[in-house]
Amino acid sequence: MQVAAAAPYDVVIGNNLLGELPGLLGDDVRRVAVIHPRALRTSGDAIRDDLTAAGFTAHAIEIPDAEEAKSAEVLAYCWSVLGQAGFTRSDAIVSIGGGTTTDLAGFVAATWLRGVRVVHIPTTLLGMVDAAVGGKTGINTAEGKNLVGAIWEPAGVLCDLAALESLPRNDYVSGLAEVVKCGFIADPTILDLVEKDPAGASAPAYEHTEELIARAIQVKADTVGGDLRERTTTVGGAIGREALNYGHTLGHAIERLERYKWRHGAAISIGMVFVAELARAAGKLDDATADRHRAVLESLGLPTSYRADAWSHLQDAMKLDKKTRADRLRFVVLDGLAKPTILEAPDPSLLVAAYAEIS
Ligand SMILES: NC(=O)c1ccc[n+]([C@@H]2O[C@H](COP(=O)([O-])OP(=O)(O)OC[C@H]3O[C@@H](n4cnc5c(N)ncnc54)[C@H](O)[C@@H]3O)[C@@H](O)[C@H]2O)c1
Ligand SMILES: O=C(O)C(=O)C[C@@H](O)[C@H](O)[C@H](O)COP(=O)(O)O
Ligand SMILES: [Zn+2]
Repeated sequence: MQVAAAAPYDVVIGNNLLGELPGLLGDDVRRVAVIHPRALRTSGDAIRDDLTAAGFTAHAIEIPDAEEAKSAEVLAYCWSVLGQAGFTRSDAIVSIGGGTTTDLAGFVAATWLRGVRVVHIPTTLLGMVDAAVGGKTGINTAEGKNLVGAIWEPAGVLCDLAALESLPRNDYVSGLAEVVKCGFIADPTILDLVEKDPAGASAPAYEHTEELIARAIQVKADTVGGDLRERTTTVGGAIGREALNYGHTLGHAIERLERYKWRHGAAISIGMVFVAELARAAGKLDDATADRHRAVLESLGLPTSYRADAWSHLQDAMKLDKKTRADRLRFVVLDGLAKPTILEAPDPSLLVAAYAEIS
């Protein structure tokens, strides 16, 4: 499917897609850096060897697994490899890995020489349905999640479904949290497909996996296509890309408190139940849709509650959420199923009441 952008690009879903890579890199590219996490060393080396055989000068850059990759130190390490290998503006980055790899590699591409071409090959469910699409890139700091980054769109995204077979179950289920998010904010058929057989949906062999992936990518592509830079949300009016941040205000705060050791989808799962309770307490969301959050996420084995004693720390962390304006917290909530909106500066008593429901 195609993502509308200044330079529109394709997200390809299928099997054995690596043959598409040279075409996505373009005719000018001579050198390619293949950025991969430690766990995917074999895949990274194989892509490097294929590109070398196809006439490119290819380098493999190994980065740490998971959130450890999204740091200033790893970013600087990648810059130094590119500098030593003489990377110019006609050279390119290929990322192969999960969302942490595509976020880091995308930021390397955005910043090297102020921007070089990047192709993403996501290997996790979360990477395919969310992180590799839409151009958000970045790293974490001790103060918060994704606080430093850039919007830098890829030249193409290759989602090779075979990669999901080696993914640990907890990482697969973490990706399902973002799929379910797309169900609540835009495409309720996703929820029906998950609820039909939650145990089956928790593994890539599920009969509806490809449809779930395609539907979630469609939600992401449609949303970023209309508001790439997250600027169109108006108070009480239309909501653009910020809708994709559903559950992320509290979710990112939990990730920071857990020092980025938690899976993203697990934290976002709790964050979605929190905003469902907040919307219910604010009189916006009906009981059935609010209750559906906890039911569907728990049926997948995702967490839906967090420590009662953490509230003041979470409040502090949320102050640095990217949707916050001055001292006004802003939450994506639902006015109803698939009707996302922004709740501006909710009364503290509503926040406390919502947190009491999940703690
Ligand atoms: N840029 C965006 O729009 C966007 C969207 C959603 C999430 N994110 C970010 O994505 C990150 C989470 O991504 P994730 O859930 O993919 O986690 P991840 O990148 O940490 O991958 C999970 C683990 O699986 C390993 N792995 C990856 N592919 C594998 C495979 N095929 N087989 C076996 N192991 C494999 C990784 O090395 C890692 O240890 C978070 O940092 C989040 O903030 C970004
Ligand atoms: O693409 C978006 O926009 C999203 O908000 C998708 C989220 O799932 C993703 O986790 C994103 O990285 C969060 O962005 P941030 O701007 O809150 O850091
Ligand atoms: Zn997310």
